[in-house]
Amino acid sequence: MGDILHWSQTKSEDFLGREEMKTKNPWHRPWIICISVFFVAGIIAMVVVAVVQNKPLHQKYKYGIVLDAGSSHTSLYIYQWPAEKENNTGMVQQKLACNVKGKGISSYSPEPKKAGESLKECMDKARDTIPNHRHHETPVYLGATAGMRLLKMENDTASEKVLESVEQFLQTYPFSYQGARIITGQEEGAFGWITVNYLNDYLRKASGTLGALDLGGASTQITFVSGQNLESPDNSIDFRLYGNDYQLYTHSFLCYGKDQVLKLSLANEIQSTNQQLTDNITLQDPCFHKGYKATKTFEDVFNSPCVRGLRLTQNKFVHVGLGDGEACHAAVRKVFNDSRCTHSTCSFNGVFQPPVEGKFGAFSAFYFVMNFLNLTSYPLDVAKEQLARYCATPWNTIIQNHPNVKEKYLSEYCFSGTYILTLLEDGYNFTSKNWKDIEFIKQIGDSDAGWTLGYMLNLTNMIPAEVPDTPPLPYGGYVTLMVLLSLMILVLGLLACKVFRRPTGSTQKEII
Ligand SMILES: O=c1[nH]cnc2c1ncn2[C@@H]1O[C@H](COP(=O)(O)OP(=O)(O)O)[C@@H](O)[C@H]1O
Ligand SMILES: [Ca+2]
Repeated sequence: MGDILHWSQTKSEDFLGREEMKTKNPWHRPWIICISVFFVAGIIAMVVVAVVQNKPLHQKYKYGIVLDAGSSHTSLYIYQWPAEKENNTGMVQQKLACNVKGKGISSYSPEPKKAGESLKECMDKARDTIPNHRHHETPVYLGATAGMRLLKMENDTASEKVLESVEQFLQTYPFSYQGARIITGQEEGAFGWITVNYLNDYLRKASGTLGALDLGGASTQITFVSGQNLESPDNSIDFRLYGNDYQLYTHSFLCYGKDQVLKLSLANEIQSTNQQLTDNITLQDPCFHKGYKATKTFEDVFNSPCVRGLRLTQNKFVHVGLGDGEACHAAVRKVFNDSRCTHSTCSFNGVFQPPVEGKFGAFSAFYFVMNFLNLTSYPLDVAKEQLARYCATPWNTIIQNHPNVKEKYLSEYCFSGTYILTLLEDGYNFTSKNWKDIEFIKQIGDSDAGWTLGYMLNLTNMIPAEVPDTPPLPYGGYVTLMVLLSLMILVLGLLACKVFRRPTGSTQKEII
């Protein structure tokens, strides 16, 4: 019996010991296991949901198309930006640039139908580049510049017909057509300024901005932030972008693009030859290389509203180069009229301009010409010397040295370079001191400098007046914080379990 009793006592002690162990070890309780599993699963789920929900959406882009219908040619640009980051600055990038073959749309005024068709190749490329499911929401804008401004001045109906032609053609594509119009010189200047400052990410930092110098074939624009009183309202534009106010000075000189100035300059020289303007007069031109000789018609020179004077028909003249840089500078200077300035300071032709301020980006033909002449990084005096040497190089040598450059461009670089230096120094009043503030640029990042990006950003409201609300933490920081906090909760939970278990056990014992 005693044994049995002893046995049963031992058994019951053993049983009580195991019961005590069960009480001490919470993992033996199914409900604690359940809670713990749910707790851990909940934390993992929370982290996973946070990561997945906030994961940057790769490859999901939106697109916009802008056609720059310039006086000499049309270019199509496709821009892209991450679909979920429309209002963040610096997000829009150029995806594709396509140069339309042939001349600018204004040259199609005798057969306007062809203006639209000329855009086919680049528009097809745009259709192939942009994913199909984005086509219907991709805006297409066409902006025409000085070539069309001149055509409108000459023949309003002809310019309307050309615009109708491109309008009808663009509407045959599956994109969201937003209009084709002639933009003003002010818009051209201001949107060029927005482009270069957006691409440099200067708009959110109130630290400084980049002035914009744009040289086209038929007009040129200068735009910069000026601290001076802007005496002429036509030259003043106010912007509020990302919470910063900007007062811009801008001016567009119609007829002062490099192709129109060449006509102006030739017309001046022709008229000052004092020869009877009949067939086969010879024009000796210091801005063309020695040995250059070409037969041109007077109409080539006088067929523009920029060139006042004789409207001569098919009569021809022989254009002969002299290759004299200094004489070329003197000839080019004559296209600027400095006599009448009714403001405190002027650039030229009586146009108000405060003194240039800050750094400038010079693009389009400023870049093409200065880059070809290899003059982008020299002081003004050195650039002048080098240009004079280039102008004095015989035409034969020039052709031999550049067999792959279009002869029309090649023959005009001496003139264009001289015009650029004269425009910047004598026109806009840059000096050898602030010459280094001009940077000749083609692109910023992968995007071309020009008015088109600024135009699209403005029309799609992608640059807000006020700073947009952004999450206080960057994505990486947010995820890290979530993980750390979750781990902390997990550890605290486990600790709490342990701490909670011990005192409860001893209290129970004390009560018993
Ligand atoms: O590679 C090049 N070398 C020299 N000039 C160029 C080159 N590419 C374009 N250009 C010139 O740049 C200018 C572009 O002007 P655009 O056609 O934009 O006229 P716009 O802005 O006055 O309407 C034209 O004078 C054109 O000849
Ligand atoms: Ca242009």
